[in-house]
Parts: sequence; structure tokens; C-alpha cells
Amino acid sequence: MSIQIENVTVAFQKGVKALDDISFTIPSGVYGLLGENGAGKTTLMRVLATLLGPDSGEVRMNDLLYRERNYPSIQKKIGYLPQELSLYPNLTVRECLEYLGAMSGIAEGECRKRIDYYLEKTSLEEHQKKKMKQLSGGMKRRVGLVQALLNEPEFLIVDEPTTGLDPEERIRIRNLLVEFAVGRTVLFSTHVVEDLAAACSQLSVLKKGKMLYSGSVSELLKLADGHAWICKTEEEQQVRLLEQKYHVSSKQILEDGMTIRVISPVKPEVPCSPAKVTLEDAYIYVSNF
Ligand SMILES: Nc1ncnc2c1ncn2[C@@H]1O[C@H](COP(=O)(O)OP(=O)(O)OP(=O)(O)O)[C@@H](O)[C@H]1O
Repeated sequence: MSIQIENVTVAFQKGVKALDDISFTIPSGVYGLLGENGAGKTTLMRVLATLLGPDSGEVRMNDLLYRERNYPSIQKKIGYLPQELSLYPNLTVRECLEYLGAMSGIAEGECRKRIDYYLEKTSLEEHQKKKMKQLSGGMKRRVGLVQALLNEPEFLIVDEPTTGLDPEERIRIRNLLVEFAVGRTVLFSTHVVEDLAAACSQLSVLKKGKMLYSGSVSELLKLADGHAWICKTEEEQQVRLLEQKYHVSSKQILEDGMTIRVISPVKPEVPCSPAKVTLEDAYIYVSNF
């Protein structure tokens, strides 16, 4: 399945364009959506989940145009984990998922099988008898993911699925999404670059509603190639100077000073050497140059 987005614009009151003439195609596999707060990721996902109609532009799921008359057929193929989701607080995890499964028309036996499978995959088995209101934020997020996976959608839209998870769980969830994406399409939004680097081969970068980059991770790395530098210094003043003048992607304190990773199209005016570009560096590069 592929999703084609053509010249999509969404404007809210006061003229804020949450999406400004966005065009790209989401092929099968895990596709990443990266951007700072307010970039437009959630708005785009709401459009793709048929919850919000764009002011202009078109969206197609294969050849099916996003129009109200087609929404029922499109919605059957979609699973959506919104950024904020409150599920029935007084139901247990299992009851909640059984209820949502029944609402989506999944046969009882098949639904039970899928619930068992995804509870195990998300490390929620031991919590299935807890009430939703008794869960931690990270557990609720994982139940939200299971509800999105339950009808085994052809197009899965997950808005920051790894928020609030500990490192081990983040890895498990990323791996689950990669497994799930075989023969399907998964759109995965985050502002954690590390998650995308591990899960996606293609991504789009948004900033203030505009598309800054759309394509493969390897092409993005190539774009930024030659623009990452490692500067080593012992002087506080030089660190401050670098921070004022350049985009610093990271700093590390060593026994004999500090190393500063700088993203700049020109060689910084301090002793430094070229560095191998990471996805984080490339993200800073396309966001700022
Ligand atoms: N319902 C709304 N009414 C008015 N403005 C909105 C509404 N929803 C979003 N916006 C604005 O649209 C822009 C994009 O917001 P959106 O939530 O899509 O960004 P995001 O990339 O998901 O951000 P975050 O990473 O913080 O979740 C922001 O300027 C936001 O304030």
C-alpha cells in the first residue's frame, strides 16, 4: 500500500498554517516523520487518519481518494495511535481491548488470539488484569498501541509511540513496528531521532508546517556529509563562542577538556576535524541550512 499526499495545506484560525503545501508519498515499510514541537506532525497524521479534512490538496490511499464517501473503506484499513488517548478507566486492560476488538468487528476467538500475541509483544501480559486507570503513562501508551494494531491494519499511523517508555521498551516497540510493517505501511512520528535511525529507511522532516526533506535516510546523511565537525577545547570561552556562532549537536566532557560536535557548512574557526555524520547531525543540518 502507498499513500500519496499532494499539495496538502491545513490552516487553523489566526492564519497559522499547520501544514503548508505538503507533497510526498509514503511507501510500504516504516516511514518516519520527524520535526520539532509544532512542526505539523500530529496535524498530518489526523488528516491521514481521516479525522481532519485539509483546506486544500489531495490524499490517496493507493487509488482511493480521501473523500467522505470513501472514508468507511479507508478507515477499515487504518490503525491509529493518537498522541493523547484516554481509554475506559474502569475497564481492565484485557476488557478494554476485547471491547475495542468487538467494536471493530473482529471475531471473538481471533480477537483473543491477537490480544494474547500483542500483550506479549508489548510486555503487558502481567498487567492485563489491571484497570486502565491504574496503569503508568508508559503502560497506557502500549495499550494504545495494541488497540491500533488489533485490526491488523494495512496502514498504521502511530503518533509518538515511544513517548514515556524506558529504553528497553522503546527498543521492543521499535522492533515490533518493524516486524509489523512487513507487507504493510507504518507512519511513525517522533522527535527522538534515535528511534527513527533504528526503525526507518525513509523519512520526512517537517518544520513549521513546511516539508524540509523527504526521502531515504541514506540520502539525508549524504546531504549533510562534510558539514559535521568535532572541536576539542579546554577553554570555557571557546565553548561559549562555538555555541553562539554555530549549531552544536552535542557536547562531551572528557578528562582533558571537552569535545563539541558542530554542524556547519564551513569549517569552524577553531581547531577541529571532520566527523562522520549521524542522523541527528543531518536533521540539524536540514532544519537549519
Ligand atoms: N486545533 C488547533 N487549533 C489551532 N491551532 C492548532 C490546532 N492544532 C494544532 N495547531 C497548531 O498547528 C501547528 C502544528 O501543530 P501539531 O500538533 O500538528 O505539531 P506537532 O509537530 O505534532 O507538534 P508536537 O511535537 O509538539 O506534538 C502548531 O502551531 C499548533 O499550535
